[in-house]
Amino acid sequence: MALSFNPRLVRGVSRCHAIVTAKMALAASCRDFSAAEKSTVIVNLNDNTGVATIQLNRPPVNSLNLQLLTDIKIALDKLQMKKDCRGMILTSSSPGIFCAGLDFMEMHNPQEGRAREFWRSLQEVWKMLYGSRLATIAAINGHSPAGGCLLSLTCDYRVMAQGKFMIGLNETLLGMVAPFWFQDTMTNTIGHREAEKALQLGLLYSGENALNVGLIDELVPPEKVMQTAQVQMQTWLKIPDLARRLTKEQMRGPTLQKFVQRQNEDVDQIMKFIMDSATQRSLGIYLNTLKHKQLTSV
Ligand SMILES: CCCCC/C=C\CCCC/C=C/C(=O)SCCNC(=O)CCNC(=O)[C@H](O)C(C)(C)COP(=O)(O)OP(=O)(O)OC[C@H]1O[C@@H](n2cnc3c(N)ncnc32)[C@H](O)[C@@H]1OP(=O)(O)O
Repeated sequence: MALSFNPRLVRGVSRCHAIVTAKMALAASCRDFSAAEKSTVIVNLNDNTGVATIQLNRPPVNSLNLQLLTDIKIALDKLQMKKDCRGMILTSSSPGIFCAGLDFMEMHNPQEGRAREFWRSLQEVWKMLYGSRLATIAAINGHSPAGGCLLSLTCDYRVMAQGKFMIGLNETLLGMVAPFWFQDTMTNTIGHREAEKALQLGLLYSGENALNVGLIDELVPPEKVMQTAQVQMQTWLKIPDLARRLTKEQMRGPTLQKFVQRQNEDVDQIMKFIMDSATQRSLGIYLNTLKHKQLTSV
């Protein structure tokens, strides 16, 4: 079957590239740590609290392309090198969408070299976030499917906005298999039985159901998401950093070690999968489903 190029997606992506990053007005005690003038993240560090905020800023849906992944990595690198930075809140500058997951344009009929670089960047961002010395909270202020859900799962705590928002690892609905480290991150959060169902069925949870299975920790009105995350951060920062950090290392260490051992093999497997024509056919079918808005949550 011949693949059709989806003009709707192409339009979305070129429009994204044209958008110049909006600069936030900075409070006196906050410093702007954004990676560059046209960065796809907005980063602030509050010197009084030691808490940084990283806002994903790639409208309309913060889909994770190579640039956004690179900007997240640069921002995290900078923050983690700052001794006075102790916590980080990850959120989106577009209320209603936390992150739509991996950018389909990086996966649909890609050049192999670019696809490898893209996948390695995703691996790197996951590894940095999952093993971060910082206390991390995801302020999920909108939809969070697939790679968006993964990003939030790397954090130590998740606050989500009430409303018709969905969160989950829906890869099987795309005819894809969530890589083992996506699966491990999910299993470590909601337990094996629930993860088995969630992953095989590609479940996208409503906020209420996500709360019930432990995928998120709090569900609050949209306007309270950031405030709730900041209050919760104070609880995490009351714990001596070293004790909290070493505990996190011990809890997450085995997952990270397994990942490091299999990281190269994972890239090769993904490349084999993504360069396969059957995968590209499934992806094409999914893109049409997306166009007709048939996604539903449980
Ligand atoms: C290259 C190597 C990688 C190989 C990997 C291969 C396989 C291994 C496993 C793969 C693991 C995959 C992980 C993923 O994250 S895949 C992405 C999964 N994401 C989704 O299924 C979400 C899709 N999006 C939506 O459901 C909705 O857009 C929404 C997030 C619920 C928001 O809905 P709404 O507010 O109604 O916005 P629109 O649907 O109208 O979207 C606005 C425009 O944005 C475009 N869009 C949406 N999502 C993406 C995306 N993920 N990538 C690129 N573009 C996206 C959408 O088409 C609209 O464009 P338009 O304005 O031009 O119409």
